[in-house]
Amino acid sequence: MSDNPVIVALDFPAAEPALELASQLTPELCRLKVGKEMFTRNGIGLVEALQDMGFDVFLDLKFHDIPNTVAGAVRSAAELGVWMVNVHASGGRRMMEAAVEALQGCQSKPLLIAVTVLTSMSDEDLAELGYTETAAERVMRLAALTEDCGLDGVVCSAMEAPQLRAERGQGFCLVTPGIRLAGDAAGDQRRVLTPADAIANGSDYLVIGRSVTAAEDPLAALERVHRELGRH
Ligand SMILES: O=c1ccn([C@@H]2O[C@H](COP(=O)(O)O)[C@@H](O)[C@H]2O)c(=O)[nH]1
Repeated sequence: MSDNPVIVALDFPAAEPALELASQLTPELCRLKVGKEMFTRNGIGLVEALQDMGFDVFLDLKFHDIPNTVAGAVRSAAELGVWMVNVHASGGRRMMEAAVEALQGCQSKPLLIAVTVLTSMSDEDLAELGYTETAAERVMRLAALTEDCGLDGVVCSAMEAPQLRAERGQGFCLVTPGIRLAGDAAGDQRRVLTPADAIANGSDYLVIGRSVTAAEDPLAALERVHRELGRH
């Protein structure tokens, strides 16, 4: 299981469909991501239920606050026993260092990663916010800061993965949402690749939501992802 790169994003309006889908999956097929929609509605109960089913859980709450608050949130995630947790790199050095420090001495230590530039953002979106860098340039800068602060890796688009691999090396974890099976609508995502292209670019983990969860047959869609990755 440990070399499985697939993380299914459980974005549903209620716990029932999420648990129903999870019951059709296995920890060998994928890890599961609990994000803001599910966590706000269901809290830690849902995370614990998925963990009791044997799944590794990525708690995708993208913490972004003052250092003391983020440190406490990351420590709480560790106590919940999640496999991965994240913060926003734009919270800055002191916030990220506080998050790293908070995990020292925790009994179970999740992977700690930082969101660089959301995969829903384009260069034009960044320009409208007053940023002068392209998305790729900003990802590179925030990834360098993230590594310097001692985190395990970043969330980015797989489009930036080749340059990140070259700049940050093999040990730095690249988690890439914005994944679509060929033919699926990008929707609100802007920096999108297929599963095979993402892995070829150097992604460690693929976060896949609607290409699986909105498919007529989610299990068949997930099996298609594995076939595309050469994992049968
Ligand atoms: O930059 C980011 C960071 C997180 N996400 C999350 O990943 C999934 C993607 O869902 P899709 O349905 O495959 O688009 C979703 O939970 C986001 O919150 C992201 O897309 N981009």
